[in-house]
Amino acid sequence: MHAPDASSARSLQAQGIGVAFAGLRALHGVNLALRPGQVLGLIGPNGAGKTTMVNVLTGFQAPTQGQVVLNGQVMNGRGAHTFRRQGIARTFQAGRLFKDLSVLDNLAVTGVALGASRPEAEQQAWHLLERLKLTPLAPRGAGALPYTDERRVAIARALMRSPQYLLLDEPAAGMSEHEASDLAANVRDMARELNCGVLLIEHNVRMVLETCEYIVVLDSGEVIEKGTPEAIRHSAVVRHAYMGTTADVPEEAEAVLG
Ligand SMILES: Nc1ncnc2c1ncn2[C@@H]1O[C@H](COP(=O)(O)OP(=O)(O)OP(=O)(O)O)[C@@H](O)[C@H]1O
Repeated sequence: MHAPDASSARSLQAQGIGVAFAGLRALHGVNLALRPGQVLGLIGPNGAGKTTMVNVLTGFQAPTQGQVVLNGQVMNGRGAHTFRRQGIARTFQAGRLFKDLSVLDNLAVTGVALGASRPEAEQQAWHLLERLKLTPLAPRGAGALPYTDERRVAIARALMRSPQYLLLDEPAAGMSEHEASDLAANVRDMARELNCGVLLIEHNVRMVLETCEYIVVLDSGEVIEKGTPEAIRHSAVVRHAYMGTTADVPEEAEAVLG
């Protein structure tokens, strides 16, 4: 294991990450760095390795190679709970809310589990629900929420205790363009207000191009391109990766191609 370099101060870094599942190479030599306040996009065709990357960066998956470095500290060998306590939060493709609890309690118990007193946790829960325009949902049972509300509540819950880094795994899935663009605006605002680094994974490439200042593109477990939205929009490599996935040009490729 290498000592982290000086540039890893105040960032969440993947350094040479590889993951193999019984011979299947899900990730290979992936590097990326997320800084506080930055909104970084991670895109790629189905099976590219995006969720595996989020799992590695949040302690849910141990890398086979490479290291995760948080603000200069190597995180390998620590569990997901430690990552969360140290300020790395995430959402899942499925909301994974506590279905038997109200929306408010989903946030409050998370705050308490992370070390807040119950009154502190409730106060922050109300604040986040208000900030994300979710206050009317507070007393509702989380198990009965429509899918898109479940996603929004999952983001609010991930923001409890003000994480330094937030990793969003397809937060806009199932949302209309209008809802996705509303969510994108919220994500940008929260990143700025909380000085939180956000890694956004989305099949909705249009949303990523509009929301992120920098984008990393994975294909078959490797970084095939990185750059500004403008560079990604015009990348022949990205175009090829998306075009190659199906006979029809998928919606996300259309967005990339502009
Ligand atoms: N736990 C696992 N065991 C075995 N193979 C896995 C496991 N998790 C992921 N994979 C495989 O690793 C590769 C990358 O999967 P991953 O879910 O990270 O891709 P993705 O880019 O998030 O895909 P999608 O956009 O379809 O969600 C795929 O081939 C997948 O089948």
